[in-house]
Amino acid sequence: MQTVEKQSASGAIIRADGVTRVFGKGSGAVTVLKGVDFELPAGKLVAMKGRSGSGKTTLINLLGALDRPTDGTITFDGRDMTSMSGKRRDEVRRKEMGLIFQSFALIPLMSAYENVEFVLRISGYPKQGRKEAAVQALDRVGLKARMHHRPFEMSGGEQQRTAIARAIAHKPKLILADEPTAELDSRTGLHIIKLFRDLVEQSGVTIALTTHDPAIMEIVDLVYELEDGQIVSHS
Ligand SMILES: Nc1ncnc2c1ncn2[C@@H]1O[C@H](COP(=O)(O)OP(=O)(O)OP(=O)(O)O)[C@@H](O)[C@H]1O
Repeated sequence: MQTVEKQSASGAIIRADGVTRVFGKGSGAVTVLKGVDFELPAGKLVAMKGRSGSGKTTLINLLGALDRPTDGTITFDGRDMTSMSGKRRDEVRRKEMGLIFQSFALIPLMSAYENVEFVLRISGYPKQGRKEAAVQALDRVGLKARMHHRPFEMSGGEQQRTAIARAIAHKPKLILADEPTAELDSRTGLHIIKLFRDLVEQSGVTIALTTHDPAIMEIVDLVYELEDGQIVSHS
C-alpha cells in the first residue's frame, strides 16, 4: 500500500470534479457528496472506505454511470460522461466498464456460462467471439469445470467468481465493485481480492472496490477515504 498522492490527469482512467449528489428536495434534501474531486489511476487496484452511510455506494453508482451527479463532472477515459445522453452513457458502461455487486446479482435460472454469455450479448460483443470470450473469462477465474452449474449449485465464492467473469469477459478498462466480499467469509474474500490483484497486474485493468475490511486495504495499491461527503487521503 502506498500513500495517496495527486495523480496526473493523463494517468487517470476516471476522474470526478466537484461532484455533488443531493437526494430529495426542500427541507428533506440530503447532501451525500459535497464536491468530490479525485482520480482513479489507470492499472491500479483501489479501495474506497468510509463509515456506513458516508456515500461509497452513491459514488460507485455515479462513477459507473448508473446515476447522475447533481453537480460536477465525471470524465471516463477522456470523455465527459455527465454531458452524454442516457443512451450513450449506458452504451459506454456496457462496453467499457464491468460492475460487480455485493449480492453477485446473477440470473438464477442461467448457468455460470449463460450468465457471462448473456452480458456479452447485451454489451454488443460480436456473436462469433462470444463463446470463446465467455469460456476464457470463466477459465480465468478458475470456474471452467463448473461453468454449466447454476448459481444455487455454487458456493458464495464461486458465485462471486462468476460475477467477476461476467465483469471481465468483454475486457473493460474499469471494474467497479461495491463491497464484493461482504457476503463472503474472510478467507474466500481474500481469495477474491487476490484474483483482482492478478487481473490488474496481468491485464492492466483498473479495479475500484468499496470495503470495510482492513485486511483488504493492506493488499490494494491505494486507499481513498470518504468523510463528510468528500474524499480525504489515507495512507
Ligand atoms: N436514493 C436515495 N434517496 C435518499 N437517500 C439516499 C439514497 N441513496 C442513498 N441515500 C443516503 O445517502 C447516504 C449514503 O448512502 P450510501 O449507500 O452511498 O453509503 P455507503 O457509504 O455505501 O454505506 P454502507 O457502507 O452502509 O454501504 C445514506 O445516508 C443514505 O441513506
